[in-house]
Amino acid sequence: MAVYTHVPAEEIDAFLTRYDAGRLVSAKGIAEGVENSNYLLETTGPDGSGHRYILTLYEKRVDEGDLPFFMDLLDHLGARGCKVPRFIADREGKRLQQLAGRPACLIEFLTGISVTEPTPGQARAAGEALGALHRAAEGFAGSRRNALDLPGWHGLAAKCGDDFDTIAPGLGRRVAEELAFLDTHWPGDLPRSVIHADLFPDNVLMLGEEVTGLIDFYFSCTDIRAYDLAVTHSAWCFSHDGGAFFAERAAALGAGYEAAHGLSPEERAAFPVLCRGSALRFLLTRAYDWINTPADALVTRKDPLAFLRRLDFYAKADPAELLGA
Ligand SMILES: Nc1ncnc2c1ncn2[C@@H]1O[C@H](COP(=O)(O)OP(=O)(O)OP(=O)(O)O)[C@@H](O)[C@H]1O
Ligand SMILES: N[C@@H](CCO)C(=O)O
Repeated sequence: MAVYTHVPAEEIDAFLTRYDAGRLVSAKGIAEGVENSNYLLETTGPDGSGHRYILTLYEKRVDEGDLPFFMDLLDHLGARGCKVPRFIADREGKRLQQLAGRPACLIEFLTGISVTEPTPGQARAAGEALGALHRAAEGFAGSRRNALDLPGWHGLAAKCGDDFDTIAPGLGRRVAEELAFLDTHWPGDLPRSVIHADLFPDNVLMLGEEVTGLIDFYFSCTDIRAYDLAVTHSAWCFSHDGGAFFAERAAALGAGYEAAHGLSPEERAAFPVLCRGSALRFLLTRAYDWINTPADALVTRKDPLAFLRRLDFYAKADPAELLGA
């Protein structure tokens, strides 16, 4: 469960007095997520008719200095029709606050649910939403380095060191071999833009086959644009344990992206390598967390081997089957 920082209800109620948001009616810690502490707030609302908000307290991986980038990005995307949550300003126009000793923001609540077993229709909608996001991101002036790029993966692997093999025998060697492969094959000349970089099903809110919200932009950064589709592919097109690849979902995801944005022949040719990079990125962050999260922590650790299985699949896959013909 991801509530690292517990805030008493009275403190949240006092915090809300800075905003035109009404008084607190209820505050519930949200179990999903592993990065930040999130609360779902119900308030009497600005006009007394009731309103919901998300209260986020930023924890370990989010640097407070990056928050203006995320706020500006969501303003830009929202103004161009993307369904992304707004950061709410208090009466003085401030959006970034401190609460319980942490940076904190009040955020627009969006309706919808995160699917756990996407249908091809839902995968198609996610591909379209990602393509629309990439179109909307054109012209955005901000930029942010991706700390989880190839040099960042080397750094994480070095930190895990000998502990890899406590997760699975031989994992350290497999990671080293994959990094060597990517050092040689990672594309250097594909178009770059601001990307979401973590568009897992739990970061897409849906009603049926309609996307109602894209959330959790805290890994968004400037990197190879097609890598964002590779991340989405590795997140949406496999069973949870990574043991089964769902070709129909993948073809639908690719068709949705193609309809809204599309890949150039160069991006398509590099796609298998980008997918290998994505699988390694999530293997590494999960392995690092696995090794460094105390067994009695409240947060559920995510299985690194689910992304080793994806990596094994990508390393052997026929490129044509990744996004359908
Ligand atoms: N703007 C929003 N509107 C509605 N629900 C939201 C919103 N933001 C977050 N949530 C809910 O809170 C949960 C956790 O949010 P989020 O994914 O941002 O957390 P996180 O700790 O950064 O997670 P992750 O592990 O995916 O990085 C989401 O799965 C969703 O249920
Ligand atoms: N989406 C990530 C967690 C946040 O980066 C994962 O499933 O490992």
